[in-house]
Amino acid sequence: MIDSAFPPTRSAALQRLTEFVPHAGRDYAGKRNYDLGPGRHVHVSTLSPYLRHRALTEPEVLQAVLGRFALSSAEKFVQEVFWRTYWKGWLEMRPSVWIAYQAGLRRALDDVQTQSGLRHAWEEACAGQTGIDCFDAWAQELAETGYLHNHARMWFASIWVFTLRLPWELGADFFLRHLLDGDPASNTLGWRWVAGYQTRGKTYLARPSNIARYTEGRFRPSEGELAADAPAPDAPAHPERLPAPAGDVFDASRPTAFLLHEDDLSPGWLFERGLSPLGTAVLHASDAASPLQVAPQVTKFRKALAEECVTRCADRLGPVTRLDDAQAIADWARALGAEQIVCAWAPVGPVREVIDRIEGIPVVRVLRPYDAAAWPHATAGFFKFKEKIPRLIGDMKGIAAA
Ligand SMILES: Cc1cc2nc3c(=O)[nH]c(=O)nc-3n(C[C@H](O)[C@H](O)[C@H](O)COP(=O)(O)OP(=O)(O)OC[C@H]3O[C@@H](n4cnc5c(N)ncnc54)[C@H](O)[C@@H]3O)c2cc1C
Repeated sequence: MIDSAFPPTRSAALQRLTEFVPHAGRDYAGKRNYDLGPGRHVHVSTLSPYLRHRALTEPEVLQAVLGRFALSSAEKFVQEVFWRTYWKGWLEMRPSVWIAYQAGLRRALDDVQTQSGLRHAWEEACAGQTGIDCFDAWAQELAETGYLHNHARMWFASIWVFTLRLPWELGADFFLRHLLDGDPASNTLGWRWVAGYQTRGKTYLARPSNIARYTEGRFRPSEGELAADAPAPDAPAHPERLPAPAGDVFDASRPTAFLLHEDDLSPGWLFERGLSPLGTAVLHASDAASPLQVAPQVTKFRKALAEECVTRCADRLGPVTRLDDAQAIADWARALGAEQIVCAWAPVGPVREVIDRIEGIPVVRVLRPYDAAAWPHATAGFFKFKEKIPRLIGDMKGIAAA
């Protein structure tokens, strides 16, 4: 792991944003698909590990970019940021897709135990020892740095599914265990999209010519080394869409315990609404992202980012404790004399799963205005969603970003 690649601080995120902003227009639109390799991801922002945990928020990124460029000039970049928002909203309204992924993963892991051929192929893929140069290099880059370029993620997932013929859930799990930005929505739905479960009849095929072109010749897979086609699976229909979450309204005058978690590490907006807690518990749930061990650098990054948030906000949090169990959180809040636990809305994923189990004290989950405005539009495909972007950006003005 290259420790210095992603310093776990908000100031590092802000510095990266400042450096990237001048490149968010034509540079990004023209060059964003080039994957130049570890340490050379200069055509993309590499902000995702910070955005994922909201050490930096989408409105902050959008406001910085649109402070420099007209929407028409930075359209590509803005759309990418909204891809994240779209996937989040899509999964919030169809949480059973995450449950189905977890069940599929457990089945695939059972098969790994009982089928030695599958186990061998899976182990080789995870270790970057398949003999396919590009794939092996990306597996190693991911393990070493915790990051992969978007195009590499697409190629990697495609080779995993269509060349190596491994279950997509095992690949999604490999990513979730190693990506610093590992995200239940973007990751699960990104893999489903490549494998043909997200958009009916549509899969993504990694082509040797495309890889050679966009890696500037670093890799030149031979014809025949990669699958020549990517047949669409017989995908089940999407589950019925639930209403988008509205979030709770909290009464700041009631004695409150604050739950700070890794899905939202910028609590400034809650302080602005009057949050003044008796005490704060920091919840870490990353280890539950997989039945297997999450890479230590991912856990380390998330914990450090959360601790940095605690330091940054020390004068607003009251006494701080670290808890990762629902019962322990409820006991702690009651012992504190709190009548409610307040937290930022935790989207579908491991943090939500812990919060859902808290009993005996009301949990008030507050939804950011950005999510409340955008998520309900994730009703169908991204094409329809992106038509709303200009209006969403118009409405964003005046939103307290962090
Ligand atoms: C199979 C697969 C798995 C993925 N898993 C994850 C994941 O676990 N976590 C994650 O954050 N992203 C995931 N992505 C999306 C995307 O690859 C990353 O967000 C992006 O590469 C992050 O790098 P960046 O910050 O340099 O992106 P930039 O190109 O600089 O984009 C800016 C921001 O826009 C958002 N964004 C960009 N592209 C996408 C996209 N395709 N989908 C969703 N958001 C996007 C990210 O927040 C990103 O930080 C996955 C994509 C695929 C194909």
